[in-house]
Amino acid sequence: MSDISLLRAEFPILKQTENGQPLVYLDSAATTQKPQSVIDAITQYYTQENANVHRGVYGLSERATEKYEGAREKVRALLNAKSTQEIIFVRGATEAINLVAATWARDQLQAGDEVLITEMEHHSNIVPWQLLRDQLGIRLNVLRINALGEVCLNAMASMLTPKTKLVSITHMSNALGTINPVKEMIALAHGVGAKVMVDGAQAVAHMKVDVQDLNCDFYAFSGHKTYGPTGIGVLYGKQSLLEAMSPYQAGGDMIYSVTFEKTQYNVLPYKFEAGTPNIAGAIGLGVAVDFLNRVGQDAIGAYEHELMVYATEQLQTIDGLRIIGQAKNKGGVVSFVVEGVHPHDVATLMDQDGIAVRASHHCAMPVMQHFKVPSTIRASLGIYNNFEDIDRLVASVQEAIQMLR
Ligand SMILES: Cc1ncc(COP(=O)(O)O)c(CN[C@@H](CS)C(=O)O)c1O
Repeated sequence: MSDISLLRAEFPILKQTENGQPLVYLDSAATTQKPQSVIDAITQYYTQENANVHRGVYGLSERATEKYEGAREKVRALLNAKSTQEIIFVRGATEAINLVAATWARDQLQAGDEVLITEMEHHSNIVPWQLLRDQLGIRLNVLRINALGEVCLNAMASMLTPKTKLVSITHMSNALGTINPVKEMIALAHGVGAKVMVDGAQAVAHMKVDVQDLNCDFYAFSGHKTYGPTGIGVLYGKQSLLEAMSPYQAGGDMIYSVTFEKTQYNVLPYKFEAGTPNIAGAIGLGVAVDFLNRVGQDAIGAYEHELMVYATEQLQTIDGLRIIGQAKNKGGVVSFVVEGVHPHDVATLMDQDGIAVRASHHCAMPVMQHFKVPSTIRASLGIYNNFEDIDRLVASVQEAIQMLR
């Protein structure tokens, strides 16, 4: 692992204080902080390279297009996709999932067909399928989690039927930290002929993702959770599926020719990228991919795992504190509740100590219902966190509890 103190120095925001205390940022699952290289790339685009892409026959536009498409190639390589035609730029994981629901699912599903999700899904991988259930009459089946926050492959196998047409699963839970055995889950789903969408929002910044090795049909992630800017994300899709899918949005750039009688759509990936894209965001994401490649996704995940284990051990010494989510295979997320005090009150007091954690249902309300809690306090890790951050977290939790009890 690269020298963490040198890596921290790449993140300007970490130099500031919060309520007079050095900031301890422990909400990377919500959004990661940005390295100076990403910030500089966006500034450089707007100060030296700004022009619309794919349209201009002048140097500025050609350079902007080269940067934009260069970012797409970086994402292709990061995911080990076969072709850049399989890499669609969207706003984030939410839009990626909605794009599949609005195109592939609407094209392919009919009343009585089944979609399988898990109980640990983020709302962005629950509500799109509920909308289709209510509109198309499909069945939405839910693979339950156990007391540790894990799914069971045997239970999944028993829920798959010839009517299961889509399995949509998170690679890593944002609320629990559970890392799912997605490769095995994909193989099970393919065994009954179902396609698989993987929500990788919480995975790409923490582990190497190889979409060909996983053999997933779709894979989604958000740039802002991978040290990139907000407003840019990626949908990977197998080219054969994308070719057959109806367009998602209509307008400029997604067309080849338009008459009032008929429109011929553009080739991939542009068929799914209507209108002026988030050019600066894509360029920023490309530089974030450079950062991930320099540090190493698996190295980041291994380091965060060490911090997570240390944080769990330290937090568990606190009377009345219960860790929510104790999967054997777990990423850098520690969710917990404390008997007799509300998560929001604890997190609010922790902010006074300069500690930034999330207290919420984390857009995973079914997970909260499963564990019978209204919300949790969640500390989620990034490459810039260190053991001192964890010590300050634990001390602040202890102090907050004493004040509240
Ligand atoms: C597993 C998972 N799937 C989808 C999303 C949505 O990502 P967007 O970039 O907002 O589109 C998220 C975002 N989870 C944030 C906001 S609720 C969190 O604090 O955990 C996620 O964690």
